[in-house]
Order: sequence, then C-alpha cells, then structure tokens
Amino acid sequence: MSLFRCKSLSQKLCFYHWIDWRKLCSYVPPDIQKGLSASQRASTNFLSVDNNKPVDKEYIRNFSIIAHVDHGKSTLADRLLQFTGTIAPEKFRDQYLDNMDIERERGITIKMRATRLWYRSKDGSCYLLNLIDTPGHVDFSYEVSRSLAAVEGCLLVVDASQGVQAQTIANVDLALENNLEIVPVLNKVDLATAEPDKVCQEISQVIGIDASRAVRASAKFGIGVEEILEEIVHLIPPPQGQVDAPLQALIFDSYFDPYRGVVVFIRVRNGEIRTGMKVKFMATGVEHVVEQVGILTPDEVVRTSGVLSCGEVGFIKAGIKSLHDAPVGDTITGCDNPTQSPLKGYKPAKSMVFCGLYPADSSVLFENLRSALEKLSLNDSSISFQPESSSVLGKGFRVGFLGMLHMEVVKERLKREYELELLTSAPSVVYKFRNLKGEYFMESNPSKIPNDARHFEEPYVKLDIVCPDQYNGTILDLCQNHRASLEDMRYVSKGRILLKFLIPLAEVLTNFYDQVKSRTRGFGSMDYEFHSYRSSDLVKLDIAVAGDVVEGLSCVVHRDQAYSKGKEIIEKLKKYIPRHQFKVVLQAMISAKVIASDFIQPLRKDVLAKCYGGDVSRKKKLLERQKEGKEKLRQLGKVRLSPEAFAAVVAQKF
Ligand SMILES: Nc1nc2c(ncn2[C@@H]2O[C@H](COP(=O)(O)OP(=O)(O)OP(=O)(O)O)[C@@H](O)[C@H]2O)c(=O)[nH]1
Repeated sequence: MSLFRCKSLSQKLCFYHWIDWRKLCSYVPPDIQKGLSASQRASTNFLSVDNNKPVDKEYIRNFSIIAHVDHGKSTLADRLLQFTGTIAPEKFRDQYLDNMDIERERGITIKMRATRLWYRSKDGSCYLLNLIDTPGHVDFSYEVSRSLAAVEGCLLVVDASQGVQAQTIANVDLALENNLEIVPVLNKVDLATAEPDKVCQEISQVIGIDASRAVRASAKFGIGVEEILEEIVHLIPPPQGQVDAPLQALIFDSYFDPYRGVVVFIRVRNGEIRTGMKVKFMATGVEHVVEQVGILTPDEVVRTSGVLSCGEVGFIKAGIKSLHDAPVGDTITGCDNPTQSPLKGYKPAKSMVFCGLYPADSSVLFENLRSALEKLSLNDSSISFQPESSSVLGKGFRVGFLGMLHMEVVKERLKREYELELLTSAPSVVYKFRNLKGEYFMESNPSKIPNDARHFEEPYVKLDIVCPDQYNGTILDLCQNHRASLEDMRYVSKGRILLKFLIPLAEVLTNFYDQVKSRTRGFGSMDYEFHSYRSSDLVKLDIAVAGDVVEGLSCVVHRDQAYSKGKEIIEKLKKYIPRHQFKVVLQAMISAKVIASDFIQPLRKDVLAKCYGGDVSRKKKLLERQKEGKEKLRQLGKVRLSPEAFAAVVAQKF
C-alpha cells in the first residue's frame, strides 16, 4: 500500500508505524470482521440477545480494567464494546462508559461503570463478560478497590511508551490482595516511542507477573482487541459459588434516583436473588422486598424473568430511601434462608481533605448550598459536610473530600448543576492534638484549634514516585523540603527508579504533583495512600489584620516553616488590602505571640497645606492633632477583608 493511497489520517499513521491496516479495522462490529465463518458472523451480533435468562456460570467472566491514569482504560473499554457489538454503531460515542459531563470534558474517569458484553470465542462458545471500567486518579482509588472485590480477574493496561508507573504498582497490589488473575496488556504500541519488550521486562521485574504473553495492543486503533478477549476467556476463571446455596450478594456501588429510590449494583456470589424476595442488608440489618432486578448493558435493563443468579453482575431496586441503608461493601442475603457469614466488604471511604465552602454571592442563600450538598452526597457518600461560619465569608460549610481532584470535581458540579459560585478556604487535613488537660481532639478547621493545643499529630501517606534515574537527586531534594523520609529505592528497569517515601499528607496537597512533573520533565508519576497518624512539631499560625485574627487564614504549619509562611501571607495581604486613614498592622502569631509583622502605610492628608509660612508652634499643633485623630481611628477602625482579597490570598497560599 503506498502512502498516497492511504485515505484517512489513521491509515497514514499506520503506514508510518508499519501497522497492518487490516488489523486496524478489527474494531469495527463483528459482522464485517474477516476470519469468522458466515454462520459465526451472523450469530456474533448480540445486540438482540435475550438478556432475560441467567447464564451458566461456566460461561461468565467478570473482570475490571485497571491502569495508571491515561494509559488507555476507557479507550480499550470502547473498543471491547465495539468489537463485541454491544453498542449499536449509530449510538456509539468515544468514552462511552464515562457518562458524566466532567468525565467527558476532562477525559478522565471518575466513577466506575459496569457493563456486560457477549463474546463468541474462537473455540465456538459464547461467553458473557462483565466488564468494570475504573478511574485511574489516586483520589478515586477507592472505586478501584470496590470494583476488584466484585470480579475474578483484571486487565492490567500498561502504556508501552511510558512503562510501569506508580499507580500501576498500586493497582496491582490491590488486585493481588483480592487474589485476582491479572491479564497484562501493553497498550499504545502504535506510538513510535513504544518499547513493548522493555515494558514486558519491567512488568515481570517490578510486579512479579509473567508478561511474556502480554497482548500488544493499540486501543486507539483497535489492534489486539480480539487477542485480549481470548485471553480474558481463557485466563480469567469463571465465578465460583453455588446456585442452591443461601443468597450472598456483594454491593459494589449504588446511587440515588429521585424517582426510583436507591439503585443497588450487586455481584451475586452464591444463590439467586428474585423479584418479590424479602432480603436483608447484613451490616445495617434493614429488610426490604426486591421490586426489580436487572442487568447493565451498560443501560439498566429490567429482567422480566425477575432473577439474577450466582456469578452474575446486575442491579436491584427494593424501595430503599437512603444510601445509608444499603452501604457499599455490605452483603445482601435472603430473609427466609439467610447466610451465616457476610462477604468481605470494604472499609468506608474516608474524607482526607477538608475546606470551607461559602457562597461567593451573598444573595445566594446558605440553604441553597445545604440542599445542593445534601443532594450531591446522596450519590457520593465520600462527601461529608457540616455548617461553619466565618467573619469574612459569612455562613458556609466545612466539606470533606477524598483528595484535591475530588474537591475540584465537587466544586465544578455545584457550579454547573446547582448554579452555585463558591469561595473556598484553604484546604486542610484532620489534625489530632491534646489540650492542656491532656484530652485528645481531632479538628480539620485550623481556626477552631485552641491556642493551648499541644502534641500535634498529622496524617502521613506512603508515597511512591517512579521516574528516570537522572531525576533522582531533584526528587529527593523536593521530598526532603516537604518533610518526607525515604523508605526504599530500587530500579524498576534500566534507567528508571521507584522511590518510596513517608510524607505528611498536607505536604502532598499543595502543588506537589505539579512539582514532581516539572522536575522530571513530565516523566515522573506518583501515587499515595494513607499510612498512619504520626506526631509532628506543628503549630497553629494565626493571621491578624489591624488586631483582629482573620478566621480562614489560620493554618497549621511545621514550627520551622512558621516564620516564612507567616511572612509570605502578610506580604500577600499587603497587596490586597487598600490603604486606610490609619496604619493597618498585619501580624502572624503563634499562641497570640507575634512572630512576624508588617504594616500598610496610612493615607496622609497634608494638614500644613494651608499654612503659608506661619508660626512653627502652629504647625506642630496641627500635626499633633492629626496624630491624635489617627490614633483614635486606629483604635475604633475596622479593616474589612473583602471576600475577593481573601480568595486571592488563599488561592495563592495553596
Ligand atoms: N496513540 C494511542 N493513544 C491512545 C491509545 N489508547 C488511548 N490513547 C489515548 O490516551 C489518552 C488517555 O486515554 P483514556 O482511555 O482516557 O485513558 P484512561 O486510562 O481511561 O484515563 P483515566 O480514566 O483518566 O485514568 C487519550 O487521549 C486516548 O486517545 C493507543 O492505543 N494509542
């Protein structure tokens, strides 16, 4: 084929990268595939398949797709959907399983999504594949761990040009904890920079799994899709469990629908769940009658046969009003023939980062914000919130998030879905401290920490950074400046290292990832997870403007950084506070003791302007009177920090 005969850009790309154009076409729906017999082709279009009957579990394969962020999970899920003819071509759109606007715009997956696919294997048998696409960002690793508890295997997608990254390792650890069969896939082999052999070695060396048979794929161009499906069918074991055993179903996700109530996504481990059956949620003890059962195609399709059987993944609706009655990780069992033991669940998702959210526009009612947060938390149980008020920003809420990206996503959703413009106070973690009586407290709002707080403890995280070894020094330097301690260092492959640190979570929140990226010219990646609370020499830093402590500007910092942090905030405030008739003093304080201060010069009226010549004593008297007036103003005058100035200082501080 000559370059001039290549019609599309994809064809030209293939020409340059020596990719077989016929392979590239392999992702089009099966009825136009080459290599299948006519009868096979006719029966491979499963769009009209009868989804009503339970499937023999020998022919079920349940798997998740896991990978480092941007290694191509959602693109591969698209190709699997297309190849198996799950989605009609006219309905298909890119990132099909990412159905939130923010996911599609940002090109990231935030919520896991399950769907079933039918695949006729080369051995002639039809298999039902239940796929769960997962997010890659560290904030949403909780979703990955949930999805992995509901499957028997996973596709580990690794970008063949970037190799094993920090989250690849973290995700594999999760898969191994769940005893899953891991099927490695080397993606993006179409890229000129792809080094599949090297990455194969990396996977074997770092992760310890045999990657010699790993499929070399390009999700973008549909290369290797059929091979991946064959690997899924032959390597991932069918579900275990007994159809005639008491019901045990694991809740791996749920959401609240205003019209239908709570919809619960389940994986049936043992027994069957049927419409009309009375079931018990074992952790909460509540009982409900199942109103509907159905499957995910990925749309929710109600099963008129009214049964979901052992090994299957689907949903139920049972008139549940609150997500708290059907918590994710709980086990559902039948009331008539209950199981003795619940399935291994998950720890509830815990908020790690907190900040104050306040309406930016005072005309927006605090109650609007409350109702928006209540509605959002119905579908996102990892959000926690409680009311708080600030002298500068008015009434608002202290909201807890899984991480900074989660915080951004929630703010964006509040803006789009509820038209709420919000101001945010500085993000903070939850600190533990003791008061003078020796009592322990936990607080996420620094302005509420009393001045007598002692013996601070803060959350530490295990941090993994993978980068080329030439950036070793600069990364060690960065981590040292952020109070990290190096725990381990080893080679992932020739020229790339894995550095393991213990670091305070608060240090990772503030632009840390950007710095890792810029110091490694984009080649570094990082992942972290909570480790423990550890004692640190922390102090509460208050900022006072004209003698009044400004709530919301208080922060907890390491004692060694208190002076520089205080100075930095004061300098920023100086830019944003306008000059007044009197001298405005700005102070940084620890336990009411000033450690840094500065002032804003007052406006000065020339009271001597009218004295042409004149007596010296007259001039002195005028100046003396002006001084007295200013002193009085200073004592009575208040400096109002505008919300805009506050936001600007906070935004720059973090
Ligand atoms: N060249 C090339 N690009 C690919 C391939 N697969 C995915 N991409 C691109 O890589 C980027 C990330 O792909 P996604 O599928 O969104 O990655 P992801 O792992 O789902 O990302 P997160 O959900 O955010 O973790 C997109 O721009 C894709 O077009 C591939 O095989 N070759």
